[in-house]
Amino acid sequence: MPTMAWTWIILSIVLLAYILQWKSKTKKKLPPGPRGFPIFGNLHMLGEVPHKDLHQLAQKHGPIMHLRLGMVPTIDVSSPEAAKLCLKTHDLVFAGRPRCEASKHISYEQRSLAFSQYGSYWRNLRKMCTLELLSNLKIKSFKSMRKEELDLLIKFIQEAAHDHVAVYLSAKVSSLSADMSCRLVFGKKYMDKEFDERGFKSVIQEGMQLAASPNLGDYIRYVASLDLQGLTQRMKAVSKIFDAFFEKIIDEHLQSKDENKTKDFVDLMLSFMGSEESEYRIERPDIKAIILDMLSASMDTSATSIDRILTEVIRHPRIMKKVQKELENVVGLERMVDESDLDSLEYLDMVVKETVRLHPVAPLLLPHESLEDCTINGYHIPRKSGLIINVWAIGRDPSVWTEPKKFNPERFVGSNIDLRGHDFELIPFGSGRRSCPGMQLGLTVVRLVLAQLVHCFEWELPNNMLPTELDMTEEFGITTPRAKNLLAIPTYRLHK
Ligand code: HEM
Repeated sequence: MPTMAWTWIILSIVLLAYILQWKSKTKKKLPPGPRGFPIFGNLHMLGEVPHKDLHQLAQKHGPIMHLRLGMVPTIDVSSPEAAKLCLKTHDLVFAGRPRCEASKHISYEQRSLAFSQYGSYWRNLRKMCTLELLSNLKIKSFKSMRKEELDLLIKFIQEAAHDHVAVYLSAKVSSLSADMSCRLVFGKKYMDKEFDERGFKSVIQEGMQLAASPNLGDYIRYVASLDLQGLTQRMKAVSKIFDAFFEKIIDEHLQSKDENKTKDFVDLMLSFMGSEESEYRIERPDIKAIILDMLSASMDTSATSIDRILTEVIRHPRIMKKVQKELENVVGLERMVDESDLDSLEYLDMVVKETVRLHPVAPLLLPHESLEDCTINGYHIPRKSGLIINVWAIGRDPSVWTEPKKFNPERFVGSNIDLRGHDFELIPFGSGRRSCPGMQLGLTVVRLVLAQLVHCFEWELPNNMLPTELDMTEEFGITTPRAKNLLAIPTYRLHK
């Protein structure tokens, strides 16, 4: 047969195979979802508070919903059953993280634990972080550091109480959380100016804000290099500041000869670097990525949680009294709260659960990505689909919670529902492989600071403001704080 004829036959077979494959793909049933525009998909449907927009859409299309964000197929999940299917039954399939511009430019090319793709590199880091940095033993070894920092804040508030002046609680709690995180990660607090003229917290916050900003280039890959929103340029500038600072920290640690100090995270990671004996393969850029991970994952999450809980407690004087009564019974008015008291504070735990049910710090968790095709509830989920778990919507699902909008910690009396990732009605830390490895540390800091502030002081709102007038409007980001700062006047209530 002449060559030309063979070419036609081969081309026809390839075309036929392609059409058959395409047909079989389109036959598979995707979850229901709203129609979108070509190229942009459903991007225009998500506004400034995407968890609320997704919740509204899910009311119409169901708890497993298909969307297209730009060119990225995305599954939105908003019921405990569906979350369990994704994070437990098919945990491994959804253990991926999508590659995005922020992970590339801020997070050292996806080297951090939070942004790295599922695989041996992530497993190695996760094991190191869980066993070496965030183990219960390690967390306990920093108990006196937490006490020192919290005592400084209490002393400051005592002075404000003496003068009967209002305290900017949101800002103070945020500074406390930043100081605790810095001492944990690199052993000391740096003066703001040592970091950058804008200050340490504001640069970290800018990095987090940039990472959370919807970036067109993540959804429509072809336009990523055009940087239409100018986000990449800003990310590069911020990451340059981070990098110079982390280089300095690593050098200082390498030069330090103090053998007696408690080993911070950087000391521990440096002891694994380049070591033949260590099972962890970790290099200098990996360490820098993890420093950033640990700082950004711990500073805002804990501060936002404390701020939210304090606001709810101040808004509900009956609940404030009940928390204080429990503290009086367990701790007494003769001394401050100690970390060892925390396990006896059952009502405080209920208040924490109730607040994170209504105001989860990360309402959509972090984005997950499917590593292969899979079927959920009879629906086809293609490989490389984004997965969004709407924890905010799950916490307000009326089929799970009675009177879901009501702040009522007593709903947990006699209930087995916990927040550690086993009960899918309440998963503020996620669940499964990619769940939060810092949960124990986060809960310790949140409960300790909260208990101390409520035990040591009565709180009253300035300018005769009524508790019900406190504005709960939130800002969206990787964490979702209240938009307004909490300002309150303290009165010292202990006998000593
Ligand atoms: C109240 C405090 C905290 C809350 C509410 C919180 C919440 C979360 C959530 C929702 C996720 C994403 C889970 C998912 O994608 O499925 C996460 C991941 C993560 N958290 Fe936390 N977190 C807190 C404190 C901390 C602390 C103190 C650290 C470390 C010092 C930490 C380190 C991380 C890391 C490294 C990840 C990424 C894990 C991975 O992708 O393998 N978190 N956290």
